[in-house]
Amino acid sequence: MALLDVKDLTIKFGGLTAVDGFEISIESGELRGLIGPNGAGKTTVFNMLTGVYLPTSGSIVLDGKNVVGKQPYDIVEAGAARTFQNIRLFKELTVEDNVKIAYHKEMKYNIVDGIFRLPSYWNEEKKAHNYAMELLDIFDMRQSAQSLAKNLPYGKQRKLEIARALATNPKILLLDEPAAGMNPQETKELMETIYLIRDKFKIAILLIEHDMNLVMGICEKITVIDYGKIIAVGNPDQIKSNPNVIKAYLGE
Ligand SMILES: Nc1ncnc2c1ncn2[C@@H]1O[C@H](COP(=O)(O)OP(=O)(O)OP(=O)(O)O)[C@@H](O)[C@H]1O
Repeated sequence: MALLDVKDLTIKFGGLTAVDGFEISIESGELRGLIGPNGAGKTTVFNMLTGVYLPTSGSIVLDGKNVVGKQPYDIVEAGAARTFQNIRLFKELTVEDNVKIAYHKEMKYNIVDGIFRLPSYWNEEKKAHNYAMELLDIFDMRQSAQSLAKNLPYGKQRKLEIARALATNPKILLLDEPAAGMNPQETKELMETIYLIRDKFKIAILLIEHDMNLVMGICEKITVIDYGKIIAVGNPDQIKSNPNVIKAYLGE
């Protein structure tokens, strides 16, 4: 069974059908792209997959469980983590604390242990610290652990957002335009980071991205939507030469 199996996903906002009959099936370890012109419905798909929007109809099965109607935190619990088009970090907190906050669902102390700083609290805190530092090592950010998130350069803020999503221990990572605003060097590093995540964590990645070099360079399979509907599914070569895709992008 696929890790994520989406069928006939549709959402209407008043008279507008923003996403119409969307489907996707993603296996563990797969690196999948979701592309389409501006306003095609890509972020709306992410918002339905992560419980931000309730679909009008359709099913979303994540790791064998139907998650339609679940709240965003339940969906994180079920194994889907995401990043946003506009970076969302706790800017006044340190890099380490940003990661530790996301790790809290793994922490096993209760409120009394916390208030009285009992040994179980310190054990869990130490575990969270070690885990955060391991993650930051993977992203080559250990040296920035005590910097405030707001003081990081843009490319590193993006990396931190991904590290934070990974701290929730997901089975699938949804990345919404991770290369937006990055310079070519930062984009190149991001590609390496995405490969690294897939190989090290063995999770699936679904990526929305406008940077075609990035999508075509790293995704094995790509789904293309336009006006809320799927117009093509295939490998990068098939997508590049698909007449419907060319037409959608050139706006003919
Ligand atoms: N909450 C909402 N209420 C009404 N319309 C919405 C809502 N959210 C999205 N839409 C509409 O749904 C359509 C798809 O928007 P969406 O943001 O998903 O596109 P996108 O493919 O992610 O675009 P971009 O590449 O520009 O980010 C747009 O017409 C948008 O205006």
